[in-house]
Amino acid sequence: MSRNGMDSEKVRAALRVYFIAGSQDCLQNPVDVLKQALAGGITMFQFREKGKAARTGEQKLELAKELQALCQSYGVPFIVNDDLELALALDADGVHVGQEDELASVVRERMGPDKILGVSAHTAQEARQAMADGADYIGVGPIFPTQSKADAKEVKGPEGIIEFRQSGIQLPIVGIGGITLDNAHLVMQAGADGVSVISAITHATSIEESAKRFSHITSGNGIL
Ligand SMILES: C=C1C=NC(C(F)(F)F)=NC1=N
Ligand SMILES: [Mg+2]
Repeated sequence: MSRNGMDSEKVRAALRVYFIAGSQDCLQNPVDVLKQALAGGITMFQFREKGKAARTGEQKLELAKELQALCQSYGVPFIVNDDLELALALDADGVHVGQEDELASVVRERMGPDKILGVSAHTAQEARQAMADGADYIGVGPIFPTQSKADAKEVKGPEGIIEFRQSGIQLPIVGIGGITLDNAHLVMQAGADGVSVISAITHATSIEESAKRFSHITSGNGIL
């Protein structure tokens, strides 16, 4: 069932190197981090401001606007995590919600058909529900142990993605959780359309170089 609205091939291409970050993940100014990641070739960005040091209110809005402007200058989609009101206020390119966040069907209704809606899914059933709710992609993980999400669920391994594909889930899938330059190829070989990365980029010696290498790893045409 293909959804009218965002073309699924465009979504698959955008998922390839899906950088996720908030100020809590950055060792330097988040604006400089995103500049380097964009220069390195990330294909989509999710603004995920979370945790005790997260910015709120006006500060969060101002940072989001700066990061959104950077993405627009590169033609890279700017996605907001969880915060639907912020996404609507910014006219962001989309929203990502988990199972405990705003209902995906409500987010789709509020955003309209042409924005990108991502949903976290841990089972094939949740994936099918997300598709029915109008999701453009699902996030599956944690694929490997992660430091970036305090309440992560049990580690799935790349097999988690193989299982979704074997269950007949054809929706664009991005793997998330503990993905590094050393294991990203396993996620792609398991049938994901891309990898979501936080600390492997934000904590890299060279942010630009790390993004560039993820781009190279994920652009393979599947032939080793
Ligand atoms: C909890 C999350 C799970 N998956 C994703 C994404 F990679 F975008 F699909 N983003 C999140 N914030
Ligand atoms: Mg969430």
